[in-house]
Amino acid sequence: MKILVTGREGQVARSLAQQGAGRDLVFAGRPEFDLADGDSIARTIAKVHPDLVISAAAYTAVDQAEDEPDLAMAINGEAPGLIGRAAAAIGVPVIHLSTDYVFDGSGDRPWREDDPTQPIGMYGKSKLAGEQALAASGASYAIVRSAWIYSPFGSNFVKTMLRLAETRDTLGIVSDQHGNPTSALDIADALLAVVDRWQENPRHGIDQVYHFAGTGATDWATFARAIFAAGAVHGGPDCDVESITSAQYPTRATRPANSRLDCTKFERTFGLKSPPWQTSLEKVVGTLLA
Ligand SMILES: NC(=O)C1=CN([C@@H]2O[C@H](COP(=O)(O)OP(=O)(O)OC[C@H]3O[C@@H](n4cnc5c(N)ncnc54)[C@H](OP(=O)(O)O)[C@@H]3O)[C@@H](O)[C@H]2O)C=CC1
Ligand SMILES: Cc1cn([C@H]2C[C@H](O)[C@@H](COP(=O)(O)OP(=O)(O)O[C@H]3O[C@@H](C)C(=O)[C@@H](O)[C@H]3O)O2)c(=O)[nH]c1=O
Repeated sequence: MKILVTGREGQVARSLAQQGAGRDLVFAGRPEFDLADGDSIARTIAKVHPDLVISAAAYTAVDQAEDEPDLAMAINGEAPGLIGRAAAAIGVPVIHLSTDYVFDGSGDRPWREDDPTQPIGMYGKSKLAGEQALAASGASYAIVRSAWIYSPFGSNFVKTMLRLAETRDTLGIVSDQHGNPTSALDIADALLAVVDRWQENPRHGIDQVYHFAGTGATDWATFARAIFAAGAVHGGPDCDVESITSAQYPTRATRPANSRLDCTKFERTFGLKSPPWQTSLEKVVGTLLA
């Protein structure tokens, strides 16, 4: 099965390259594949002619999206519809990544797939528009919402913490936003499980939204402390973490206070559950500090 993965340099795409070694994976990225250029989307999908598309490229700069709403909407909101149309034209399905930021952050129970979406920032709004565009495109699809992704690749919160700790003794980190840290390597395994299931039965769990994220919830400050604790074993930098409120750490975009995801539907459908977030974190920090 030939799989086209978009977002060649991104965390999820690079994790797919690692976890899917030996499979027929083709990676597309800028400049020749640009989500802001509809022609390049259609051209790439027609040329590669994959059996399945994994749509992992996105505009992921949450604060910057507030200042570039049109660009964020073109890349995250409109392009998934174009990917869907191009995939439908050759009769292949799309697995598309989306985010916990489609929810408004109210309440304290984990969000289920059919809970009402109400994004509070431009990034979340654009990602929700993309889910809707793909669903309306005519392609068969699975939309997999994940959260708080980190990995040895690209930029992410874990790498930011380890970098800042090189020069700082104390960091103030928000403790009033709750979610599920997720290793991109675990996401790659989950996406490949969907691929394998569809090879057996292409209609299994098709045209659905799923949640897949690290097992167990935490807040960013506790996550940061766990990063330094995991790093200490490998001689990583030490740093005190002071819990602060979101009001004490103003950002351009407001983040949801509760973005915990209920992942039972994915587990029930594809038989896979993410490891506890602490287990995956230890592995990634070990790789980063090796
Ligand atoms: N990071 C996170 O915490 C979370 C991410 N997600 C979703 O998961 C998916 C994968 O995220 P992740 O791997 O972390 O993303 P990254 O930010 O690591 O990578 C995004 C990739 O998208 C590419 N990209 C951005 N704009 C364009 C464009 N106009 N045309 C083509 N490619 C473009 C980037 O290319 P370039 O290298 O050229 O900049 C980059 O390779 C995304 O859909 C994201 O919304 C969901 C939940 C959490
Ligand atoms: C660097 C830093 C961040 N923070 C806060 C800001 C924010 O609320 C939280 C996490 O910071 P980040 O900038 O990594 O967060 P953010 O970019 O909002 O991460 C999000 O990215 C997108 C793509 C998603 O889809 C989400 O699931 C989520 O992972 O930590 C501090 O409190 N202190 C600090 O020193």
